[in-house]
Amino acid sequence: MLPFQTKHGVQVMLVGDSGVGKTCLLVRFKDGAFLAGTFISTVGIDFRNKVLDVDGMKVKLQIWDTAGQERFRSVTHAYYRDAHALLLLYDVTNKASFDSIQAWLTEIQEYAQHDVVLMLLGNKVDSAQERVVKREDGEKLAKVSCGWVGSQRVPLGLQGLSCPHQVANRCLQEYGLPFMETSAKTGLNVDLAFMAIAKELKQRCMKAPSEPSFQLHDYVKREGRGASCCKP
Ligand SMILES: Nc1nc2c(ncn2[C@@H]2O[C@H](COP(=O)(O)OP(=O)(O)OP(=O)(O)O)[C@@H](O)[C@H]2O)c(=O)[nH]1
Repeated sequence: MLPFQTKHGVQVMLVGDSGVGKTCLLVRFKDGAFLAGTFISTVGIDFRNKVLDVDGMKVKLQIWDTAGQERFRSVTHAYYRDAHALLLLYDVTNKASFDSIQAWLTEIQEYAQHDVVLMLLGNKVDSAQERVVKREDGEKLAKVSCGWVGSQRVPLGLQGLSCPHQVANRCLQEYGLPFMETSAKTGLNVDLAFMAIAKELKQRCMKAPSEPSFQLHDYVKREGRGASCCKP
């Protein structure tokens, strides 16, 4: 059954190290608010629903907010299989969270569906003073992380990575993962990230042959705003 036709709708999972802002991104998207103040780590997994209007069609997103802490990893592994899309986050003010992306990709490759829609997000770009991961570094990482292609599982990584010749998803091969910088604090690119996923899944499931195809990379590039926009 197509994800749009199930009662759960499209299942989107937020993953990344503890503290990168997964819960805040979800709250920003769901309620348009920012959870400032004390950081309360997610325990296990939590979820919220939101209905999006995607080109005139109502699409229900069920968004799973996973715990970034290592001790909950076995809980989150169980959810990968049912996810239609994954938003993989790092924190631009935390180099370790950026360095962990490689390990997250390996995990995704092991547990998620081969055709899952995957997007890389560098969050907290409002914290310009504290930034330690440049936008170009995020772009570069996204570009080389092209291992998630079609039905073939190939090594993901910065070194020695090669994309297979036959790939179902040429976009990934040519451009790597779709990438954006976000801020749960200001809302920068947050709605866009979820809308991009919904559009991509809608096109995969129900595009008529006569319709022009939706290009996720182009959409994200065209619609995404820079970090200098919309200061808090
Ligand atoms: N400046 C800034 N702070 C943020 C942003 N997003 C989250 N934070 C802060 O970062 C801390 C962690 O945010 P969470 O959303 O709880 O992080 P998480 O990834 O869900 O963490 P776990 O539940 O442990 O996996 C909180 O103190 C937030 O206020 C952001 O975009 N900008």
